[in-house]
Amino acid sequence: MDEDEVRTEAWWGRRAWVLLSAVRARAPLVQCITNLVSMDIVANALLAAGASPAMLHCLREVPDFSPRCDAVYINVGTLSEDWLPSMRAAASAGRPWVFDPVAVAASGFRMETCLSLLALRPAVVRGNASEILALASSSDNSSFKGVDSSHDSSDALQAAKALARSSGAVVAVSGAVDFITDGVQVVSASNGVPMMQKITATGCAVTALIAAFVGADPSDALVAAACALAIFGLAGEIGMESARGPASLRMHLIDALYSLDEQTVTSRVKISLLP
Ligand SMILES: Nc1ncnc2c1ncn2[C@@H]1O[C@H](COP(=O)(O)OP(=O)(O)O)[C@@H](O)[C@H]1O
Ligand SMILES: Cc1ncsc1CCOP(=O)(O)O
Ligand SMILES: [Mg+2]
Repeated sequence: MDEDEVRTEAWWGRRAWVLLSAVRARAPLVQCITNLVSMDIVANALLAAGASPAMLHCLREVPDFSPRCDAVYINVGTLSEDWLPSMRAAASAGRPWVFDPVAVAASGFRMETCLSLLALRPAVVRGNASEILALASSSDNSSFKGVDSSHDSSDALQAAKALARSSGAVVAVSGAVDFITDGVQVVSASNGVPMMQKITATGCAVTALIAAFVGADPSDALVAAACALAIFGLAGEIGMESARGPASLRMHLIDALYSLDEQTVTSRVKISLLP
């Protein structure tokens, strides 16, 4: 068996570099229908990584614009009924799309909305542990705390596998360790620093980065999601070396994402396939 089949940490490091390089070379166009809090960090993180973000959400533009995108990113963080038809239309435009079910347990309407979007077959769903637990059970029976998680990512691993199997999407649970699964294989990505939780919309930004990676290479959404999460976490680690708190971490993380080089990525990305 050659090393490619074994998928060692070194293999993942090289994949992460190849995919980041593909994003930089192809500048995938990513339509982002995201929440009002996250628009700035999402657009800046995508630009820093080499992608081309477009924050368009008008329903009348979807038929012209969404089919021309390399990927679509949909995030329900500041959900309003007005945007829902655009979200549905963009998700149905025939492009790979990635879903962030922010605070899915906040209301019956939000849960219903997320379940209806899930039926439109996202390539990847990325949420924190509380979101994935709630979405997998279609209910608010978890201890719910708004947009932030009250669970560890490992608490949601079985739920993520079940959700991946029932939806057909790759499911990623973020946290101290990120878990990514297609319902059969489980991959962990362990880059990142705890202070990333103190910057609003880092979760939204990393989901957008997953969309960029999927847009640059749609052939394997599990690999794309794992590599995007590790790369974003690595940018957080490097950013933390110069940061003095959440505000400067936000800036240094974006700078680090822009500056990542082959040696740093291949030696510091921490991804492994769980047995
Ligand atoms: N304790 C932690 N240690 C390291 N990285 C973390 C930690 N918590 C979250 N992250 C990272 O922060 C980013 C946002 O994840 P998370 O906070 O779980 O999402 P959300 O903002 O949607 O709640 C992800 O890249 C994740 O890997
Ligand atoms: C604070 C807030 N409120 C509605 S959306 C949002 C941002 C959530 O971002 P993230 O899920 O990345 O923490
Ligand atoms: Mg979130």
